[in-house]
Amino acid sequence: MFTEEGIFPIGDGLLDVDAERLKGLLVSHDINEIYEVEQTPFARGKFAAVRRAIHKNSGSQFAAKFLKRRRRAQSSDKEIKHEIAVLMLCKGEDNIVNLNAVHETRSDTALLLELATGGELQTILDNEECLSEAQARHCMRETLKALKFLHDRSIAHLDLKPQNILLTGERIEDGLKLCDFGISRVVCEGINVREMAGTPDYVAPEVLQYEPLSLLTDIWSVGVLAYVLLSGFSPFGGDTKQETFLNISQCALTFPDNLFGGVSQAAIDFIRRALRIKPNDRMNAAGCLEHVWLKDECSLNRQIYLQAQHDADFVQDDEDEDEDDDDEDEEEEDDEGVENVSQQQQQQQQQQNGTTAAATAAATTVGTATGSNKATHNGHRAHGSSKIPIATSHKLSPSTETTTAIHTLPQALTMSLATTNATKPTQIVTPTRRASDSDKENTYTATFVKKPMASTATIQIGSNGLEETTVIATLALFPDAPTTPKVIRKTPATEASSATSVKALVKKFQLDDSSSNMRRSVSGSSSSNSCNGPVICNNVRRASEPLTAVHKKQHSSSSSSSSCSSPNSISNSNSNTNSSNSSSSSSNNPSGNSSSSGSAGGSSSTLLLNGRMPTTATAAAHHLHRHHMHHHHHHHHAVIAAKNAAAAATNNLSLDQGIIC
Ligand SMILES: Nc1ncnc2c1ncn2[C@@H]1O[C@H](COP(=O)(O)OP(=O)(O)OP(=O)(O)O)[C@@H](O)[C@H]1O
Repeated sequence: MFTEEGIFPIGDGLLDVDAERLKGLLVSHDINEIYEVEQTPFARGKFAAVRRAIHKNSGSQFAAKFLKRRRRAQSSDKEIKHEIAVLMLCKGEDNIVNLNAVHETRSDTALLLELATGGELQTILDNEECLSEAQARHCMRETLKALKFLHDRSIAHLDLKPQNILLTGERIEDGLKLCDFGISRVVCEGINVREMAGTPDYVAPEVLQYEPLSLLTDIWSVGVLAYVLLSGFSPFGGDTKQETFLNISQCALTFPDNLFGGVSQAAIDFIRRALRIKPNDRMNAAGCLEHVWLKDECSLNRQIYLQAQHDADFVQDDEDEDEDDDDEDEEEEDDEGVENVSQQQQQQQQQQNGTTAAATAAATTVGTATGSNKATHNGHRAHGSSKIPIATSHKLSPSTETTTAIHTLPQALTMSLATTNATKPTQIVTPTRRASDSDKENTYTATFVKKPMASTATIQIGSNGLEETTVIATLALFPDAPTTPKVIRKTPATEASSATSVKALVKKFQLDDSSSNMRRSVSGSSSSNSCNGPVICNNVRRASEPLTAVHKKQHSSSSSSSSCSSPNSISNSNSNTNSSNSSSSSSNNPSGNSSSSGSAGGSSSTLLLNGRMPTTATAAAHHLHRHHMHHHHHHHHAVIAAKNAAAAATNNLSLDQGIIC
């Protein structure tokens, strides 16, 4: 609990500051006498216009957050004082914006805040779609440090999202600051806070159920944030707000392979432990910082370092082999050796719960190549010319070997692409079907996500099928490339950009499937988790905006069904912060560069699954998950290899370079 003199709770989770205490901050002069205030706000929130203010004497820059003193015909002084009080309590905390002064006019209160020149973290997501794992960890750590500071003072932020996490410089690594304490609340024993506030994608189930809020309400948003940073996708984002709320209240959480391939198990575990329906089942802020994903820097980086080194050797080995084609028998032994080392490293890496940061991009090269290789039993070999992704070595003998071939090919392709054109995160391949024993020609489709575009590679394995392998790799731009989905977009999503949630992806996938019966050639396990039909009940009602939610039967043992309850009332004016205009803030980078908050290109991603088509979106999502689990091991190597090549190339390691041990 806070112990600051002159700052005290006044009920409803609000704080007040006494006049004496406020004196130190409140400046009686007209703001324009002291600062050159830019006319045009560089950012806006629901209640705020934020302008750059340059101190006339010192030249120092600030963010002047102008808050209307009347909102909806009522005084908002209480709320403004609360925000000031929270900022005062946070003075000196590295990861929270500092409040320097307060100016009042008849209509506004201006908070002179430390200017975070890099703008919102959301802008990075808009531009990059998702972060490398190292960057995501960095962001989560910084955010959690701020959150822990707040929580140690019994304050819940209640609006944690990338728009409220600001960059102090151009790069994430320069530092992050948490802002916007407008709807924060003091939550401690004896103070029962129920609010319908927050931002749809990030709100916790208890907010939707109008149950008491706690510090752990923020931890739910922490889980969503981690998911979004790592994947670029909102874990619960639906096509409508109701669908989003339904997904949240059911904790319909999946980690599709095409979004989380190569993301460490530690990260996924972290997200799972944050996204628990019951608040008490979640980690607290200190627990989050202690979680292996965020804590175990040293061993994780060691693994990343080793893997990157290994990949460099691996590529070198391939080059050597190309020069040394006669010596195939020896090579096979080498292959085994490399493979064993690789497997050991993978296992080690899995044990350490760490993989590297996000991987690099696919090339858009169109090319044809021929390779002649001999197999090893696992067949992880990558052969490539300098430009064209070429095949792998494998023996296409019946059944067991074909599985290897499926997973070897993408690796080869990915490796090749990653090393030739390593620029941006990439998504790893999924084969369109497995080869049956009788197949002589097997066609695989690989989807590489190059942001903002994607490439599709079609690979054919030659008709002789066994010793000799001919590969035709065609990479073409994928017209409806995935884009950052509706993760609190600042503009309403269009039909074309609606593939924002797993469900939306699955819809797309089902479309793809219907157009290609090739993908049905191998039967996967049927979905015992599939959902039954929807049941309609009132889930959340708001004074101004009644909602009807669709509840589906709970399908996950780990996520207990939330009850359908109607909240009684809305407590105060803040209830409207959860309005349909969930992301009303539009911001520019205060450093002067305009930010791009629109999504690039079209949307939707091709999800290619083997096996039976799920009948509902949620079943499909689960199917996706199982698919991921089934292929995890095989993909893992390819993912790690590509990602490490990428990590090295894009300097993702630079974040932690100092602590590799
Ligand atoms: N100190 C700062 N430095 C740079 N930019 C800032 C700063 N404070 C706020 N901003 C920008 O202004 C936007 C709106 O500010 P803030 O979130 O505090 O307002 P709000 O009206 O409370 O927002 P919301 O709509 O999220 O409730 C932020 O998302 C951010 O882009």
